[in-house]
Amino acid sequence: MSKTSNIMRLALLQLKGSKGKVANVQNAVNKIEAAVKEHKPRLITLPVCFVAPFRKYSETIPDGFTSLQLSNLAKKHQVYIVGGTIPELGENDAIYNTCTVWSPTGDLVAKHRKMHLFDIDVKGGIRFKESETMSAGNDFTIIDVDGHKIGIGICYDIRFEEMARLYRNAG
Ligand SMILES: O=C(O)CCC(=O)C(=O)O
Repeated sequence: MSKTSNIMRLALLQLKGSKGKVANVQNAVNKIEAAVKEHKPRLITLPVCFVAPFRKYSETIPDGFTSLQLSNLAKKHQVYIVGGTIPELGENDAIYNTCTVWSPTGDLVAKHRKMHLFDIDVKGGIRFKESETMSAGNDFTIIDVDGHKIGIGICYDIRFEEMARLYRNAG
């Protein structure tokens, strides 16, 4: 691989959420369009839960509303999109916090379901149990973008050193 092709341009998008799922997805679409115009990235990433965090907004992958938007955009602009997370309606009515990855042909190249659900219960403080509403994924996910291998982790996943080590050892 030449030195030039070894360089990959990334756009890492942070988005302001609202209570409306369609508005959140449309905002992501607009920001992707703007990033493409301004920065010409090869790979664009979206934030965790950029769609919405709850079951009532869940959808199937790859044929749900958000998947179709991301697939179209990836194809239109010839980019890879690491699509933050979507509340995925999976098998047996289970909901997963899922990251989708779209190739420049608009195909779904990978799907990573968050493995380490975030549960916290601080006495007299915050209580949040993701595992009460979400199911955990059970697979590691590595994608190849123009010869660059990238391991996917979602939010709390990155706290687990073993996961990063496994990805690093895989190249
Ligand atoms: O790792 C953390 O500190 C927070 C993780 C988190 O908020 C999540 O996974 O939902």
